[in-house]
Amino acid sequence: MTVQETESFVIVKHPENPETSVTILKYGATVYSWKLANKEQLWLSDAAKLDGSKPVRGGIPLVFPVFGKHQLDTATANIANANDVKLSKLPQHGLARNSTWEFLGQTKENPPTIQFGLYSEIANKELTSIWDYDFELIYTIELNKDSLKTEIEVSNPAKSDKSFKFNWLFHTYLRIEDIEDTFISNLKGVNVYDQLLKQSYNDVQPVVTFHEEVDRVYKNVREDRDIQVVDKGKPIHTIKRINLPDAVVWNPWVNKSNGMSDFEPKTGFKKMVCVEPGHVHDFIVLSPGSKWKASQILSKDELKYQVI
Ligand SMILES: O=P(O)(O)OC[C@H]1O[C@H](O)[C@H](O)[C@@H](O)[C@@H]1O
Repeated sequence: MTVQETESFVIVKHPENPETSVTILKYGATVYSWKLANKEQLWLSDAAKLDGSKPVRGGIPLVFPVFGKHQLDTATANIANANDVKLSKLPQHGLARNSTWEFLGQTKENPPTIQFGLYSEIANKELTSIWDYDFELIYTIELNKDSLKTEIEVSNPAKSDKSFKFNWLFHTYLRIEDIEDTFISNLKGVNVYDQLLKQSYNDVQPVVTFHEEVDRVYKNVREDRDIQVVDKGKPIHTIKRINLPDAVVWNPWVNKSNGMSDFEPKTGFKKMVCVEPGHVHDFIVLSPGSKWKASQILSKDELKYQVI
């Protein structure tokens, strides 16, 4: 059987190679394993909680409606609009990764494709009482022989004049061999916001390398730039983005990993890098009756230097 559903997760196997599979936890609709010919492509912490007690540390957590923690400008906090006040009360990365999604079933035989849905009525009650907008998320996962496509559609079904604004991000944890032998290509010349330095600048480096914690938002990356994770000269992951202008690059390194109780082993930062396609440098505004759609495609392409 291509698709198997249990109480807490769904597993999809490729009909032509059952060792190519994707496994999704209903909590957060979090893809926590993606195997190509039995080789795991994603990083998952040994201490990740898969019981719905907290967001999954690893795989592909979904970030909506806010990336990070939304800060109100203290000077203007008392005149901030309702949208900003509500976003600022949500926990880091919003409510999608801490809600149990509905499995909607298989929508295509080959490539096997399945969908999950999350709506205001079924999302985490504690969080929808804060961010009380009407929303609908339809998440589509397509397992190809040599790639994984994840697509999101966000709708505002409200009848009244209740627009909302949001960020979206696929928080993809990629598995690598050794962070110090790894670089990321095709981000040269992009304007970046460094979350550690709290500064924006133009990244002039030909590739991104890792020798300490890195936490950067690459903004407005041209859609035709394929971001590649390269290990000792070989591309091991290629990330394509559709309608997702930004890409966060994150590795927590030693201190930050030590501070995360669900990050194990503590040396795990050597085996992972997050490349996170999203729309986070500003917000998308969705008026009643409108929709927004975006996707990421993970694959293993040939090495392609588009800019050095
Ligand atoms: O610990 P979490 O809430 O899952 O966030 C993990 C990380 O997510 C993103 O990559 C942010 O850029 C980082 O600043 C953050 O540390």
